[in-house]
Amino acid sequence: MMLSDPSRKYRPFPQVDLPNRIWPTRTIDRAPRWLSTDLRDGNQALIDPMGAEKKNRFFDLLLKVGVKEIEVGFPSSGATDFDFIRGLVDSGRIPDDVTIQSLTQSRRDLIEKTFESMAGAPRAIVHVYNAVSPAWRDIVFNLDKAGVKAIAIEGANILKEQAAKYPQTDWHFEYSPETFSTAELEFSLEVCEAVMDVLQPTAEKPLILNLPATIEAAMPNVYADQIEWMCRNISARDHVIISLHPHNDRGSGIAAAELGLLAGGDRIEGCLFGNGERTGNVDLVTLALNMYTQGLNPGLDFSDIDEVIQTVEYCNQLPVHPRHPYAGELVFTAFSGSHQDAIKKGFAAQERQNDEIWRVPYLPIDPADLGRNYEAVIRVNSQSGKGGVAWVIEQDQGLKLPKRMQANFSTTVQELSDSTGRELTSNDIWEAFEKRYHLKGDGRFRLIDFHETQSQRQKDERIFAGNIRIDGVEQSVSGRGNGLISSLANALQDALGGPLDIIDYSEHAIGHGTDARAAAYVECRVGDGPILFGVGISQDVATASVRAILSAANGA
Ligand SMILES: CC(=O)SCCNC(=O)CCNC(=O)[C@H](O)C(C)(C)COP(=O)(O)OP(=O)(O)OC[C@H]1O[C@@H](n2cnc3c(N)ncnc32)[C@H](O)[C@@H]1OP(=O)(O)O
Ligand SMILES: CC(C)C(=O)C(=O)O
Repeated sequence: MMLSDPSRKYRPFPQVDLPNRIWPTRTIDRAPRWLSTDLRDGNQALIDPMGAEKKNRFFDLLLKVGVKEIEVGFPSSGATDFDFIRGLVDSGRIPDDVTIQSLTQSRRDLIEKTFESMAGAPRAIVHVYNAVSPAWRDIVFNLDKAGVKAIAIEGANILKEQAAKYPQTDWHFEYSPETFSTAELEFSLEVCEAVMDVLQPTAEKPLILNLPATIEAAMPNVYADQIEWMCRNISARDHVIISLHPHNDRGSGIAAAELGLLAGGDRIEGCLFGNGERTGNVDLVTLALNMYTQGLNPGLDFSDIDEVIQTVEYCNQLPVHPRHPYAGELVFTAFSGSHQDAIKKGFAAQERQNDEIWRVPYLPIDPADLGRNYEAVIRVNSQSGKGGVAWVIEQDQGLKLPKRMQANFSTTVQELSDSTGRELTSNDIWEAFEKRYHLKGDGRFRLIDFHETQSQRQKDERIFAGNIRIDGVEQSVSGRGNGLISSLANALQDALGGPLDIIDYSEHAIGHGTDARAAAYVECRVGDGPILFGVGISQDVATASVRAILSAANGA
């Protein structure tokens, strides 16, 4: 049960004493080095860790996305990881510009196994870790600070020794003071310096110092302070690459990574869609696309986001949430009326503007950039409005309904969605449209044929003469007017029992070239009856106009 006084059990996280911090004044103006740890930190958190087939598929996906540093596993954990990594090396299928990395505890037998797994690769990173924070010192290792520091120093010495044993590989090293974000900064620094003393990194061959938020325990500004503090206090800043490894226990892994970059981080370790221990590692997809939407090329390519999702879901056997930033199935979809209206207007404005700058309301990124189409952007349910319904009709049928007709049809859709209580498909909407405006010849009036001629009697007078099925009986009707529309309106007067007043008429082409068709819309009323709307579609404009009037007349 939750405590009424949680301070009995939990302590607030201490702030970092960094009065003149500069990270809040910075912006992210370049992409970091990316390391995917999907095949290690992600994999170790799966219900069923990946086997060789899945690991290979994931590896190929990472190459396709453009990740250049890949933590391929924990080779001392067992044969699955070891054999997969050896297989990668032996098959020679690691591209020249890609470096593999493996993780190991700071223990001789495990480090030796790790070297064995990657020996022969042109270039490889061995990543050694040991936890440094008080709870781990006391509880896991039962060692004091000196004892924990000794684990790191010993590990670094073994790294040097093993690298010398396999000179054909260009070895690089990464050291993680695991649990960095919950440890005393001075102690993390002391341990990192001790590792640097052993490994003697240089600007040409730097040591990767990975500063993980192994468990996210504070707000992201605290992590940024910790990173800036380390960057300022490390003795040879240009001899180390500062790597960030945020987890997401408080749900602010992305923010921590971004603020950590402002604070001096050079490299990010994370997983696609944020898989990983507990609530996950930081999500590389979101981070990269956050940069992209600020106009910065992140260096990772998610042009086919659906393929990425498919592969990751298959390999991890975990779903990507439908509302996952940028990627989820629903993140580009608006159901609600005012959002749909704004998006529809936004797309229209986007077409009119003469630059590429993205300004569509409610959509932070162009779905097309991620290989998504616009069809699913607007979906219709009881929360939808006329703009959304009109969008669906326009996308599917090419009909650009006049505004008042949108409102007219929207009432039909509203009734339908209220009565069905579910999302309406574009098929549902089109069927309702055909029914409402009698497009299938099911009303009182149905056109058989017609012709329009110029009056001999009076200049500017047109004559409509046609055969129309009225109430099931074919009849010849004719009427005179100053154009096709008014002459037809007059021709129908008797059958309608009053004059047909045309309030508004418009038309447009559907499609281009020889396949183009015409759509005509009419708003009218019979006498002082209710407003009627009609629509007609045909290969030629005149027939479309006649059909539009009959469609409206059918509503009378
Ligand atoms: C934050 C992270 O994600 S760290 C990465 C975690 N990933 C994994 O653990 C996945 C792969 N791990 C494994 O397959 C196994 O744990 C192995 C092969 C690494 C080790 O297996 P085992 O030795 O059988 O077991 P186990 O992991 O429980 O070892 C615990 C021992 O290692 C010590 N240890 C733990 N971490 C470290 C470390 N980084 N450096 C040195 N010793 C360590 C513990 O103190 C403990 O010592 P004790 O037995 O004297 O108490
Ligand atoms: C081994 C380290 C980098 C780790 O995975 C963590 O701290 O989360």
